[in-house]
Amino acid sequence: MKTVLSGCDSTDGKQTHGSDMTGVTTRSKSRTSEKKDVYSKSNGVISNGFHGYKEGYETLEKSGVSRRSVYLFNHFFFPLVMVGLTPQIVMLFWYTNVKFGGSYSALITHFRSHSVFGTLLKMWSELSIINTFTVGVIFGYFAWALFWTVVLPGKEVRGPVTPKGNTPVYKDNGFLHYGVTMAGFAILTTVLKYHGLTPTVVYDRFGELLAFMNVFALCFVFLLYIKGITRPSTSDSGKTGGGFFFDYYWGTELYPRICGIDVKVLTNCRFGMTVWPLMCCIYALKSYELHGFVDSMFVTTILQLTYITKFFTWEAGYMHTIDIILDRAGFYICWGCLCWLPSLYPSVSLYLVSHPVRLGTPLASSILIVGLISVLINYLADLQRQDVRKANGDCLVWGRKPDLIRAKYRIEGGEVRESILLASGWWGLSRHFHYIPEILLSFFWTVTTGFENVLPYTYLIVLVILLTHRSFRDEQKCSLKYGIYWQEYCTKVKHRIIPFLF
Ligand SMILES: NC(=O)C1=CN([C@@H]2O[C@H](COP(=O)(O)OP(=O)(O)OC[C@H]3O[C@@H](n4cnc5c(N)ncnc54)[C@H](OP(=O)(O)O)[C@@H]3O)[C@@H](O)[C@H]2O)C=CC1
Ligand SMILES: CC(C)CCC[C@@H](C)[C@H]1CC[C@H]2C3=CC=C4C[C@@H](O)CC[C@]4(C)[C@H]3CC[C@]12C
Repeated sequence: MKTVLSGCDSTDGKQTHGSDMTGVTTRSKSRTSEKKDVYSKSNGVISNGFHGYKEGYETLEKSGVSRRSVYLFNHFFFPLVMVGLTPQIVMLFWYTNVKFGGSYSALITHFRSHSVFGTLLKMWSELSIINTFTVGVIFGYFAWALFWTVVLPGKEVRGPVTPKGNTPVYKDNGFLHYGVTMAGFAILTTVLKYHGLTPTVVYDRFGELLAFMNVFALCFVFLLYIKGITRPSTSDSGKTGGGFFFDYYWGTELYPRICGIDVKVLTNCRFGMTVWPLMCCIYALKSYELHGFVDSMFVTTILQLTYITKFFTWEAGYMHTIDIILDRAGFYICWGCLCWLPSLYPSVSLYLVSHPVRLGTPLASSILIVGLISVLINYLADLQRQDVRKANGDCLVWGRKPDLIRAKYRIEGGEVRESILLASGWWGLSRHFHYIPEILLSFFWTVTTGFENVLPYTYLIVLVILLTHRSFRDEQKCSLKYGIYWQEYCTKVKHRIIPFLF
């Protein structure tokens, strides 16, 4: 049995607006052909972000839960709660860090006397959201990012074929953009210092910036929702059939482009992933201004910057991940990268500004070394599967001939294609072994804060949940794509993440 994935872009398996079984919408056909410079047309791998829901419904129905309840939960309740709550959560997270000494218990105690709603109201009312500073910093940064994205050279790289048969083409200039931005930041810091100013004003006014960013991102996602329906860049677009709330949350386009700029590259890589190291540097500078050199801040900054640098050396590989090939440009991924990422990912550094910890050289250097080893292992694992595929299996893995599964899958037109699943090396230890060094690394850059509060461990906890959930999402996708070949891989490599355990 070889799996042929359904071409529906709908959660309930119905054919929906914007799709047809030949892979190109009648409405967007002409628009797609206009975009020849950006997308080259070919047959598509038929997979989408929703496959598996149908099977999920069937299982739930058997257990007595009605299809309608599940549908309502998935398409109404869940997206509404996410869109309503997560912006409040990121704001409260920052507020707890700076107003409640980075302590969740202090926040909860405050809730008892002032209520959650009262606290949120007070927090928002204290913030001036739209002012020259917030508009200048955010739009100034966007102008910078857009300018360099367009101007910097880069090799043309192709992403995987989409469910509707388009092949996205990217300019691989992420590493250069990162380098230019970090150099620009260093120059700006020097110039500001010369004039008696400092970029750490971003730390002092981060609440305003985050509030502005939330409002901006929510509006931006709405515009993307409209764009996906009215002026899609490609045929991988349209309503899902899940209703407004679901479409706003999930998105109406897989690869939207605005004036030739890929929206997900902009939000995920040029904004989220680039603002993260900038925030780390700003927090480290602030800590230096307040306390002088503190080794815990040094260790956490180096580990995060190394990880981010690794990300940019591999940015073209990121274009093959589920964030890009399955997740549409909606609230989840775009708001996530514009607000959730800049707020949560550098949060250990934010916490350390007000909670400096002196580790001492032996402890600091031990944490640094094990952290760097973790980044290396995570990098080597990602590289290993990439290299084996590039060499078509004709290479050595850990000094031996690799154990390979030449997995066949069928694409929309019926044509059979082949992909390599590596079952030895890092990929023979467990099916997502690379998540372990990823998690360990974030543990190492967090443990520098000590064990006084849970708050700095928030990113680590969220990461564990995110990666566990991601492993299920990814395996569902692979199982539908490869069928028996995926089963064969699961038989060879029994454990999902932790060898011998899980
Ligand atoms: N800090 C954070 O928030 C997060 C970090 N990450 C990191 O990002 C990186 C990429 O994430 P990841 O989830 O792996 O991305 P992917 O979504 O690309 O990983 C899975 C894909 O790899 C391919 N694959 C799976 N098993 C094998 C195998 N045995 N041999 C060859 N190819 C295989 C499949 O794609 P195909 O269809 O091509 O076969 C599969 O869909 C990792 O380093 C991860 O740790 C990830 C998520 C969150
Ligand atoms: C809506 C929110 C509650 C959740 C938003 C989640 C997103 C911001 C994140 C989901 C997956 C994350 C990432 C995946 C893979 C990555 C590669 C890694 O090397 C660097 C980090 C990242 C780009 C990471 C970034 C945040 C997510 C997109």
